[in-house]
Amino acid sequence: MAPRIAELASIISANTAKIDDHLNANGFNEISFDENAGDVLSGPGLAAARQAVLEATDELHALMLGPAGILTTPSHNFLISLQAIYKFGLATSFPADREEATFADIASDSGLPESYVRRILRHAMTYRVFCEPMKGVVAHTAASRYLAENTLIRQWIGMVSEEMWPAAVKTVEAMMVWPASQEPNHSGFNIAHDTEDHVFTELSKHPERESRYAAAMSWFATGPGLEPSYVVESFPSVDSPDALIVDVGGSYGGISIALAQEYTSVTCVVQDKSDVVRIGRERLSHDLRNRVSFMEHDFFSTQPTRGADVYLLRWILHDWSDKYAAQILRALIPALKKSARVVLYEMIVPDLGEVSLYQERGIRQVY
Ligand SMILES: C[S@@+](CC[C@H](N)C(=O)[O-])C[C@H]1O[C@@H](n2cnc3c(N)ncnc32)[C@H](O)[C@@H]1O
Repeated sequence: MAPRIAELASIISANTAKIDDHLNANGFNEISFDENAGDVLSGPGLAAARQAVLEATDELHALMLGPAGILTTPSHNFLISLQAIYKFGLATSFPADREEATFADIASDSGLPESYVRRILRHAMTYRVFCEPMKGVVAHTAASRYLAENTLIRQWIGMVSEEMWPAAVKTVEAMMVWPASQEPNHSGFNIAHDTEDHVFTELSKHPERESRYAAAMSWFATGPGLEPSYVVESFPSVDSPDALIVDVGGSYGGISIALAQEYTSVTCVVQDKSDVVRIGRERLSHDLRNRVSFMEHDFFSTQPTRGADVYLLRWILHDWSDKYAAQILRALIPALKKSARVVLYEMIVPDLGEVSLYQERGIRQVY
């Protein structure tokens, strides 16, 4: 039998060849970090080959790191640079009409000392976010350009570095202060943000943080395998073509919009917190306004929309302990007609050995 590293190398070789063939056949650019490279790997055509390469390179990389490397490589430092790029608008202060800028240009645009700009960006460059084609000159890579051009990814980075990261740092402390608690306000988030309210209540006291969270979620929902199209394609059939769907905790309505576009006679009601539904309502395109509506509703209170065909909860229950997840489901009961369906979309934690460790890692980060 070939040694594992040879096996991994051949998986990588076979699947990178498939990717290359696909890109050539479809007239795409070669994959690179070049600022104009874009994301040529996205889309379902390359999903399996891409996943195979990611899994095999992840394992090979870990084998190459060895025991000490595995324990010492995870770094919090990248988040420092990313947060700084977000906070000081470094990706967007990069002059739009110019292909390159000096550290001094970016410093004067952002108001940061030049030495900070240089250190932050040179660190980010080691992750291929920006590059330095000539000493002292900064240019975009594909990743920094994506950051400059995509507001939602910037909101995601802001939310991760300013909400989740501080909470993560305090999570073990929370386990010690509130052992085995099921209360949503007994978490690292509470210690980090010095609040007795749980995360969603705390965010609703700060509309800019709440809308950053919602924007970040809408970026997250475009990630590989998470796109609304998967919900649309696997949506259960409903008895009536003009079914009523209630999207509980539906944020800005991305899923309801996708469902309404695909099934042209269904009607959707998106329920969420007041500021979230206000923004969702404002953003909704005119052509869908007769079939997608927004309603302020606290999902712990009795469901006000009775007799709907489907009550959809996507990525809702995973935010809550069993005690509160049960309360959310119980609040639906008075509204349910006999044929109603309650549809839950969640990641399912795999059993031992069911998926690669690479895939399992992504799921266990959330659950
Ligand atoms: C993880 S997000 C999921 C959003 C959306 N379902 C999706 O699939 O993208 C959780 C959502 O629950 C909403 N939420 C949190 N607490 C709520 C409550 N008590 N009542 C209604 N919505 C709530 C949040 O505002 C947020 O939009």
